Amino acid sequence: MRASLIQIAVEEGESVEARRGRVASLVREQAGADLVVLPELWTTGAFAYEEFGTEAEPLEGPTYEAMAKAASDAGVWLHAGSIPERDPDGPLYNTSLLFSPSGDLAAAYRKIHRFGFDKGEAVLMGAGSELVTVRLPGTTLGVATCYDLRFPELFRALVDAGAETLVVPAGWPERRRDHWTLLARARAVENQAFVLACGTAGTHAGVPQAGHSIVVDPWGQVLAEAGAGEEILTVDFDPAKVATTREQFPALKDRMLGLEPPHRV
Ligand SMILES: NC(=O)CCC(=O)C(=O)O
Repeated sequence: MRASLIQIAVEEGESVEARRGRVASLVREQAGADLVVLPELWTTGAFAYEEFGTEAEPLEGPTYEAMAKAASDAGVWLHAGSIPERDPDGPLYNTSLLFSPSGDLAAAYRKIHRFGFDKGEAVLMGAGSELVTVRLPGTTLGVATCYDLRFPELFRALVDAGAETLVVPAGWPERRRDHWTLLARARAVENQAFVLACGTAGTHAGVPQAGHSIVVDPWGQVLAEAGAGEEILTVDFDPAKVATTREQFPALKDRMLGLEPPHRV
């Protein structure tokens, strides 16, 4: 299976419309890949809080249209990263869009864990509540977004739902790059799954981005890692390695569920 992670630079000075067109062209250039992955909130930048409201789109808005067409033109499965979604009946959501090679929407995932504590995304957007998996030929994707990477229980729930390849679009800052790499590898090792994590390059809203998109195999080996700048990270991997790893080192079968709470004396 061939995956291309498009680590684009999200910089001020490029309009959302121009970036959308540029990204659509980059997706088209990936014809021949099986799966293409874009980062989180690449239209605005994950830290450009002021733009969430002004650039929010309905689910089937301009980014949906452009990415559906790019996926079908390239004939690829496309995880189109996320957009600030304006739900007509509710708050904004940080929503990922996944398209099939015919350009149909295969799934939408509203980010469950919002970043920012008492500001930013955490107060400007609503929290999703539904797990999303998508069956592709050869593997089942489990979907999470950026800050979700810090919550292992979400990934374990995705694995319980059948996920074998965990896809994580992000807008992760440079100042916590070590956490990004460490957590991507940890999620791969503990779940015996591939992790495809696609970040952004550049600086937006004064926050330098880490880049360093990464692909990790079910044994925790880094198959490919990008640098800090704009880059397309292409990797070939064998999805069957999930089953062989889980058979040969069956740690997932040793889970002890339903433990008693601590006994207070
Ligand atoms: N956009 C995000 O979710 C940022 C997450 C982050 O910076 C962190 O977890 O650290």
